[in-house]
Order: sequence, then structure tokens, then C-alpha cells
Amino acid sequence: MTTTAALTIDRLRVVYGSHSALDDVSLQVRPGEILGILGPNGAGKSTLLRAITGKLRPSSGQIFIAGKALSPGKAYQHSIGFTPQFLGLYRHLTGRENLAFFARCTGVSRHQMPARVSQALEEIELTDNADVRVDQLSGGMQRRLHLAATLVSHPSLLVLDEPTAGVDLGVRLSIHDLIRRRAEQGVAVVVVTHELDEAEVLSHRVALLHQGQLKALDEPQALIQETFGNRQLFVVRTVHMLPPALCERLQEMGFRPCSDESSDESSEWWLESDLPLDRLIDHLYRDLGGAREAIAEVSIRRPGLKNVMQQVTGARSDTAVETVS
Ligand SMILES: Nc1ncnc2c1ncn2[C@@H]1O[C@H](COP(=O)(O)OP(=O)(O)OP(=O)(O)O)[C@@H](O)[C@H]1O
Repeated sequence: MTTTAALTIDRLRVVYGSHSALDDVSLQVRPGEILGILGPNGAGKSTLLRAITGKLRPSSGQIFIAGKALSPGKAYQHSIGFTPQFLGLYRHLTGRENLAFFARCTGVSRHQMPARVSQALEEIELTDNADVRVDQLSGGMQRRLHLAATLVSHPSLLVLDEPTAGVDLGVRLSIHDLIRRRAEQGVAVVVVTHELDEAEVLSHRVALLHQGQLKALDEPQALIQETFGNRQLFVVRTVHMLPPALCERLQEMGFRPCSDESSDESSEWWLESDLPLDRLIDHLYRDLGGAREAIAEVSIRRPGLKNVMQQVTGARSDTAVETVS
């Protein structure tokens, strides 16, 4: 028996003027699956979400929601719930009033509304503060309410743009639980996040976008295994940010900054290598010479999606292992 995909994207192309923002992207999301969409700035993530939610007309290709072709501007015909990145709540209304408003807007009947609103309030543990105005709620409560405003209509496809941006760990974990519970009930979830550690624990599969192209699509652990096999990473932490000459030296040895693509803002560097740790430390000490007191710690770490992303999108350093061997 085949299950109809909750979302099918077929050879999607979006061109802005002469710039190709999405280039021949195809993927499917099954009911109950959480798909993380990852990629550096400008990769095409928002464009993809706008296409899935019918907010833009693709230059070519098609999108199907539960097997039915999506017409741009007519997403309301499908059961899609979209939670944008920035809070869209009525601050002078209470949580309960906000949920009732969003339920009405998305077609929940008067008859169903009280039960739906109560259920959503319970889900986000806001029942006790349901009648407090939004502007008096904590930031974490507002974030959960923002998500609940989408959940209240019981969409079968949930599209989330950075649902945990700017929240603390406790709120983040409770939002993860909310998303997982809906997925367990059969809801398909597409979630854009810049937090690669989050994507690794939350997503069943991840799609890596770079310059509008789908570079990888797989389960997080499978991607890590495909990219790094059983190799481990050496991570060097420095006591402070290094002067440019030392950054260059580390890069010549094949190290990459952990924080982002900008080497002069990183005090952590990683290297994929088969060398034993003691030999690597010898090389480091020899190569950094008098600057070795800048090293605070050398450790071995399991690669993560962050490293996969750097490997897929960054300039590949093929000389890494040879340089220090
Ligand atoms: N309305 C537009 N007109 C012209 N170019 C656009 C438009 N929207 C996005 N772009 C360009 O398309 C590319 C993809 O943009 P998009 O916003 O989808 O990327 P993103 O992955 O969401 O980035 P970010 O993480 O910074 O939000 C970028 O090069 C961007 O400058």
C-alpha cells in the first residue's frame, strides 16, 4: 500500500529577475514526518516556504499537497498551517481571544471552536493564563501561543519558519515536544531552522539548500555518516580570538572555524583527520610555535550536521589531512 505524500515538490524553480533562487528542487514529505530545511543565508529557504504556502508563483515546477496541485494564492483550499518567524499575535487581546480569532480565520466552526481553543491552550500549558493579555505574557509563552495559533485549525501540513528563534532552552524543548506530538498524530512538518543542533535532534530528515539547489536530503545521522564515515573531528579551542596570521596558519593545516564562515570571529576550529590525537597535538605545537599558549583545549568530537553543512557549502579543504600527516 502506498501512502500519498503530504507534500510533493516537483522540479521547482523560482527566478527573481535574472537570479535563480530555487533551481530544480524536488522532494517529498510523508504524513507524520518532520523535515528540517537548512542552508546558509540566501540559500532559498524562505523562497521555498513561500512557494509551499502558495505565496508566490514558481517559475516552473509543481507543488502537490496531499496529492492535489497547489495553486498560488489558493493555499486556503488545502490544510496548511504556516507559522512565520516573527510573532503575529494581537498584543491587546488575551491568549484565548487570539486563538479564537485565528480559529475563525482558518474555518473552524463556532461549534468546534471552544474545544479547539481549550485543547490548544492545554497543549501549550497556557490554560491558567488563558485570559491574560498577550503583552503581559512572557516571551516564551508568546512564542508557544504563536505556534498554537497555527495548530488550532488542525492543519495536516505544518510549515514553520524558525519556531524557536530567540527562546531559552526550556521553551525550545517544549516547542519541540509540541511539534513531535503533532507529527505523531500524522501531521507532516516542514521546519526551517538555522540551529543545526536542533535540526539534528528534531528532524526525521533534513534538506540542505545552497545557492538555490538541494545539495542533500536524508536522515541527519545518515548524512553525517555519508560525509564523515566513522572519522572523528579534532576541535581546537583557543583562549581568545587569534590574530590573522595564526588563523591563516590553522587554515593552512586544514582547520575550519566552528562558529561561522568568518575565521576571525572563531575561537573554536575543527579538523577531520585520521591522525592519533598525540600526533595532531605535536603538529599543532610545532606549527604554531611560540603562539601555542593560545591553545586552551584540544578535543575529539563526533561530527554533527554543522560540520556536514560546512563540508557541503564551504570551500572544501582537500589538503586537510595530508598537511598535518
Ligand atoms: N523578492 C525578491 N526579489 C529578488 N531577489 C530575492 C527576493 N527574495 C529573495 N531574493 C534572493 O533570492 C535568494 C534566496 O533568498 P531567500 O530569502 O529565499 O533565502 P534564505 O535561505 O531564506 O535566506 P535567509 O536565511 O537569509 O533568510 C537570495 O539571493 C535573495 O537575495
